[in-house]
Amino acid sequence: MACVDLHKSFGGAKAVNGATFAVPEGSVTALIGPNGAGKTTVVNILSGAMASDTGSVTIGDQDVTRLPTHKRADLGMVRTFQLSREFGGLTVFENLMVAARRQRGESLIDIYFRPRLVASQQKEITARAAAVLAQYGLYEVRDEWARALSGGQKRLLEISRAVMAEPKILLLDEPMAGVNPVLIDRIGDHILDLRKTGVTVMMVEHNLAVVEKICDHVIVLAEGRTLATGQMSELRDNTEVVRAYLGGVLDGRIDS
Ligand SMILES: Nc1ncnc2c1ncn2[C@@H]1O[C@H](COP(=O)(O)OP(=O)(O)OP(=O)(O)O)[C@@H](O)[C@H]1O
Repeated sequence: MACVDLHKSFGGAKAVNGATFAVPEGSVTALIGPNGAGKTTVVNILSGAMASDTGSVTIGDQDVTRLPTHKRADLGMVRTFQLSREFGGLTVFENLMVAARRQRGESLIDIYFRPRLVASQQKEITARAAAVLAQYGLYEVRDEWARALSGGQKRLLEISRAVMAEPKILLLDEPMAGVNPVLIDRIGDHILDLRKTGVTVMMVEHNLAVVEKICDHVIVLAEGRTLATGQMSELRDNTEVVRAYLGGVLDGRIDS
């Protein structure tokens, strides 16, 4: 996945001002930068939730700049949000069931003319949902209302839902936000497991210790522009990056 020269203004304010970068296939890539650098806006543009004013987005060889979110999802691009967006009025299990893609049961024609196919697909999705919940430590709470989960469990649910959609490219907006250190490690392990299965992960992340530990590649955004890209260890030696962002808090959490 890559983007070239993205621009996006809100009124007179330039939220994104020429962002250009590539996310290496099969990598875990971090998108970092100070508050207001344009990270979430870039993720919105990459996922198709927001149109850029100018610039382009590609997945592999395909220009997806004008494709809506669901078409990008068909190409395997799935995202999560800075604030978890579970369906509070559904159970944990139901949340996973509705997150599965291309369900035949959604088509009336299939329900009437291919009932056995629909039933077998439902069985397959149910089994997969159970497996994903077990993997993410949520199986025990599968019948709870999603709204009743703890903040950390909601984060895990959000990622589980994304996994149900079988992503090839997963965009995570601050997956560790508001999460305790034990869970941060667990979520980090899940992300590395996803990479092992070939998923490309791009995550907005403020916690540089996490970035250093699990990300192969880092993109630094400042004032809507790509300031630098590389490994975290290289960026620590980049004076421009240090001045703009890392400052005196190289080992700590940069927060709002
Ligand atoms: N819908 C919007 N309407 C107006 N201004 C917006 C909108 N979305 C973002 N902005 C502005 O665009 C700039 C970039 O915001 P964005 O949320 O993309 O930054 P960010 O790097 O994700 O910040 P943070 O780290 O605080 O989440 C900010 O100045 C923000 O106030």
